[in-house]
Amino acid sequence: MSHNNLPLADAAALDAEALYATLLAQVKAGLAEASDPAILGIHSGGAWIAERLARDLGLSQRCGAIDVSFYRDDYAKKGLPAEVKPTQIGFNVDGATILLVDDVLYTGRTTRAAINELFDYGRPARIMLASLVDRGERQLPIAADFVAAHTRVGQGKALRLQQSDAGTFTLTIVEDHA
Ligand SMILES: O=P(O)(O)OC[C@H]1O[C@H](OP(=O)(O)OP(=O)(O)O)[C@H](O)[C@@H]1O
Ligand SMILES: O=c1cc[nH]c(=O)[nH]1
Repeated sequence: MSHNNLPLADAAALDAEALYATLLAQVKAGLAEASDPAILGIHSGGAWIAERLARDLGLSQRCGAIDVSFYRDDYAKKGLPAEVKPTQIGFNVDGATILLVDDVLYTGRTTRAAINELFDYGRPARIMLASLVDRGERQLPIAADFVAAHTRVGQGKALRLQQSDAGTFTLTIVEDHA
């Protein structure tokens, strides 16, 4: 599918709770036959989604989070952000089927960084990728196995996932100051 043909994101299309339900159904079916499954979310939004998926799938004991700050390809130029959250992988990566989770998939560079970091912990049998939203415009040959929505966001814009105290998600379009 050409990126230009994707619908431009609008508020109505960004019902994050509905998107989460879609993603959960996809992941549930996709992981049904997986051997030794585990779930790993990329901080911050991906970690929130991963935790909720793990709870809904009965995999909370096999859920972790990863912070890619040290593995970014622009680390030498940008250095560390104000806050680096800990990478927590409390399960054996060797031989596992690992579902990597992010909120938004864009250039693919964050996914590349997460995969590099993950291999420092062992050799998974398989890595799969789940993302709430794929906004296209990839710069690396990376594709998600599970995606709830494909959309365009527009120049200078970003999608921001937020989680309420009750654990529910909202998605908004914000100015991208990166
Ligand atoms: O495919 P990419 O081009 O790498 O973009 C996707 C990443 O960008 C956003 O994270 P961001 O770097 O804004 O950090 P945040 O999750 O802490 O907001 C988003 O949450 C993904 O992790
Ligand atoms: O490594 C990374 C990750 C996200 N964005 C980048 O530009 N590089």
